[in-house]
Amino acid sequence: MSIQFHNLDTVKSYKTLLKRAGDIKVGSFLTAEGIQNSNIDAGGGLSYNYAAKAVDEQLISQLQDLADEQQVIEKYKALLSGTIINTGENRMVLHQLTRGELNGKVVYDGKDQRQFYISQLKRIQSFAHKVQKAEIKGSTGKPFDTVVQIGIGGSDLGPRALYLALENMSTPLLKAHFISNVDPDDANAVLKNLNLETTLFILVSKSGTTQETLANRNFVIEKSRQANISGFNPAAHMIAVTSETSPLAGSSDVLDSFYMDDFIGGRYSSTSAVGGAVLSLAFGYDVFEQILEGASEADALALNSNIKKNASLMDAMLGIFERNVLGYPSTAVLPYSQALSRFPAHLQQMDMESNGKSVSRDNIRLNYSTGPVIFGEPGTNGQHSFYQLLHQGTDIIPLQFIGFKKSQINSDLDYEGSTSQQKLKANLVAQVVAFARGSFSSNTNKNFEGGRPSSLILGEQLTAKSLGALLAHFENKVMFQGFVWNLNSFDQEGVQLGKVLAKQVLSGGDDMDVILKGFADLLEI
Ligand SMILES: O=P(O)(O)OC[C@H]1O[C@](O)(CO)[C@@H](O)[C@@H]1O
Repeated sequence: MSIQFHNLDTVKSYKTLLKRAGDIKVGSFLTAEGIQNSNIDAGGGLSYNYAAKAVDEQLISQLQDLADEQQVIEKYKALLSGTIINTGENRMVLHQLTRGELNGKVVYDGKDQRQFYISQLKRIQSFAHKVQKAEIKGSTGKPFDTVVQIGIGGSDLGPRALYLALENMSTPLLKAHFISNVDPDDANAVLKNLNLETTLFILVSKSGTTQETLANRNFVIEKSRQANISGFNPAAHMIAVTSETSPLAGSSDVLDSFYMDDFIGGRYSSTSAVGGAVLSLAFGYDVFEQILEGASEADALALNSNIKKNASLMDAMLGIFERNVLGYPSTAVLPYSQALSRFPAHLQQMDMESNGKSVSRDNIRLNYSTGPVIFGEPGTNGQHSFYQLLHQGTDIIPLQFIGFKKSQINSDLDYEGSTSQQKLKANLVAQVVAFARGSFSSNTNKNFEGGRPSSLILGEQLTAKSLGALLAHFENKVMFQGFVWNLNSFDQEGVQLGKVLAKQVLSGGDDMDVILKGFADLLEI
C-alpha cells in the first residue's frame, strides 16, 4: 500500500475525534478489572497501562481509526525499509536498524546498512575487551580505569542517562564521566578528580563540528599538556565516535575511531556507537547487547497495527488526544527510580527536538498544536517539588509514570512495617489514584478535583534489557506522533539560529547588530 502524507486537520477521523472534547473523563477503566485489562506488553518485560487516562472504548476505536487513516504502521514499515522519511535533510531514518532488521535489508550506495552498524559495534566490542583486559593501556603504561565522554545533545544525554540507569545494576568495569557544556566549570569539575594516565576520553560528535565539543576536546588536551606528565601522549588517551562524513573521521589525533552515519539522528543514537562505546567500555559489551535486545523487542511490538496490542502506539495516540483535543500543552515523565534521574532530560531532546515544529514535512505552516513541553524528575522527589501544581494547578498536565517492582541494589530496610521499596511503590500507586480520583473537600483550598490523567510503564526491575525497551518505547511514540502530525521529526533547523548569532558575538565583527552588541557589552564578552 502506498503511503500518503496528510496534515492532521484534513483527516476525517480527526474531525470525529474533536467532538469527544469534554465528554470523556478519567475513570472509565478505573475498576479492578479495567486496570488489569488496560495493560499492553511494551517489550523487555515492561507493560504500558492506560487505565488512569481519560479514555473509553469508543475513544480507543476512534484513535485506532486516526492511526489507520494516517497510516502510521505503513509509514513505520517504510521508514524501516529505508524510505527517505527525513525530508528536511533528504535522508533515511535508520536508528532501529542498529538493533534489528524488521523490514528487510537496507542497502545504500552498495553498503548493507545493518551490517555497517553491526561491524562498528563489533569493533567497539573488540576494543572494549582489549581495554578491560589491559591489552590496550595508557601512554604511560597504566591500564585504563575511567572513561570520559565529551559530547553534547544526543552525543551526551542518551548515553549519560543510560549509563546512570545501570551504574548501580552492573558494577562498572570502568567508571564513566561526562563533559558536555562549554562552561569551563563543567570540564574542570570532571578533570580535577581524574588520573589522566588511567583515563580514556571518548570524543563524540556526529557532525564533528559542534562548537562546545571541539572546545572541550581542546580544553582536555591543553589541560593534559599543562599536567606535564612524563611520556603522556593525549592521542593515546582519546577515541572518536563520529559520522564517516565528519571532519573528525580518520583523525590521527585519536587512538581509534568508531562510526555512525547521517541516517541516525543524534537524539536517536544511543543504540549506535554513540552510546555503544561508553556503555561497552563501562559495563562490557554484553550489557550493551542487552540494551539492544530490549529495544529490538519494543521495535517489533510497535509493528502491530492493533492499538490495543501496540504500547508505543497507544501512548502516542492518547498523547495526540490530550494535546490536540483536550488542549494540554505539556506532559511530565515521572520515573519512580532514582537511576532514571537523567532519563527525562534525554526525552526532552528526543521529543521536543523531534516534534517541536510548526510546519509540516512539506513546509506548510500548521494550524494545530504539535509537540508538547516535556519535563520530569524521579519520584518520590518530584512530590516534594512540583506536584502541588500537578494536583491543584489551573492547567491539567498528563503524567507518564514509570515504576519497577524491585530495586536494583538488593539491600533494603524494614522501617515502621514496610521496606523503602514498598514505600516507593506505595507513593507511586497513591499518586496515580490521587491524580485520577482526587478528594472532595468543602474547603476549596483542600479540594482535589482529580480527573488528571496518567499512564504507567511498569517492569519487574530496571535492567539493561528493560532500559532498552523503555528507550525504544519513547522513540517509537515520538515517531508515531510525528506521522500523525505530518511533521518531519528527524531534522532540527530550530537550533541553527542560536549557533549563527553566537559566532557573530564571538567574532565581534562590525556585522554584529546593536542588540547583540548591547547584550555582549552587558556580559563583557
Ligand atoms: O553529535 P553532534 O554533531 O556534535 O551534535 C550534537 C547535538 O547538536 C544538535 O545537532 C543540535 O542540538 C543535536 O541534534 C545533536 O544531538
